[in-house]
Amino acid sequence: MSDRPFRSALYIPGSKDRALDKARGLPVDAILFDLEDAVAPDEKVNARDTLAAALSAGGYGARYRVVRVNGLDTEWGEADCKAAAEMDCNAVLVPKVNSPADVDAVAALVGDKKIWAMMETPLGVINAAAIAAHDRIEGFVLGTNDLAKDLNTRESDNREPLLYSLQACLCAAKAYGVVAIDGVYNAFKDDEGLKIECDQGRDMGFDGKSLIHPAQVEITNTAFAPTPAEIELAERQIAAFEEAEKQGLGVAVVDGKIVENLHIVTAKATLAKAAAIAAIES
Ligand SMILES: CC(C)(COP(=O)(O)OP(=O)(O)OC[C@H]1O[C@@H](n2cnc3c(N)ncnc32)[C@H](O)[C@@H]1OP(=O)(O)O)[C@@H](O)C(=O)NCCC(=O)NCCSC(=O)C[C@H](O)C(=O)O
Ligand SMILES: [Mg+2]
Repeated sequence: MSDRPFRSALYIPGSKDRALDKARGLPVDAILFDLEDAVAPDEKVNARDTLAAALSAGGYGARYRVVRVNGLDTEWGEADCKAAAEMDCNAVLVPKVNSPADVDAVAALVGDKKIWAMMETPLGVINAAAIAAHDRIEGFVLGTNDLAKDLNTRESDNREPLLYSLQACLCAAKAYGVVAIDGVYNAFKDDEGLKIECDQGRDMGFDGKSLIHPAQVEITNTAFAPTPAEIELAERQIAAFEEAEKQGLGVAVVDGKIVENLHIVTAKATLAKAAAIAAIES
């Protein structure tokens, strides 16, 4: 996808008017409007209408709007997909995607909406590459709660038991140019823990993190944006490489480290992302 940033992707229960309204003023890059786990069974049908009305009313600006439907194996899934096809959203997020066939089934119901996949089952992780390769897939969101449940992991501060799944999905996403959003941090009042987990996700290569509470937005936006030091280094690498090229060389040296064409690709991507963030924040 383009240089559009996806640092923060906030879940909002589709049933909660107040939260749906609050999101219009939050500095998030994406909103995951939820009809699935955040909505109680008795509220599912009303939530569909509440959400459709909120999206029609608009006011979400440049935020990327993704609607998470219930699975097609539930009584609400099919109607959710058909309703989402008519909503003012950019994409439909499908829970518990196990295979490309699951994507096909949703694709037949959502018109030309982009499709995002919740990667949150062991089978989905095993099939991550085939799912990412599906021509309707634009984004992956890791569902670390469901993954932990299905894998029967113990809770761990550093997410070690989940690393294989995170990296398998990330690799698949990167191989096929799919947006990769890390899972949620459940302890929404623990800023320090959130920062550590954001940094881990950023270090691994995720584009951003999914969130459950507005208090998590600022830390996440900062963690997934290029730092001033990264921007400054990128500028110096580009300048040094251009100078080396003028002298007929294919390699420059910056801060004692070699800089080759591949580093320039990263440096230019860093500057493009910083510019895109500056544009949406201005
Ligand atoms: C976690 C919460 C239940 C906490 O709610 P609450 O106690 O109401 O929080 P606050 O009183 O601190 O709220 C302050 C104000 O912020 C608004 N608010 C709260 N949450 C959100 C939100 N997500 N988006 C927008 N606005 C929000 C409140 O309305 C208050 O506003 P105001 O009154 O005007 O000041 C709650 O945060 C919540 O429900 N969060 C979302 C939970 C959710 O979406 N869960 C499902 C997604 S996670 C998941 O499924 C992961 C995945 O599938 C997996 O397997 O891992
Ligand atoms: Mg889940």
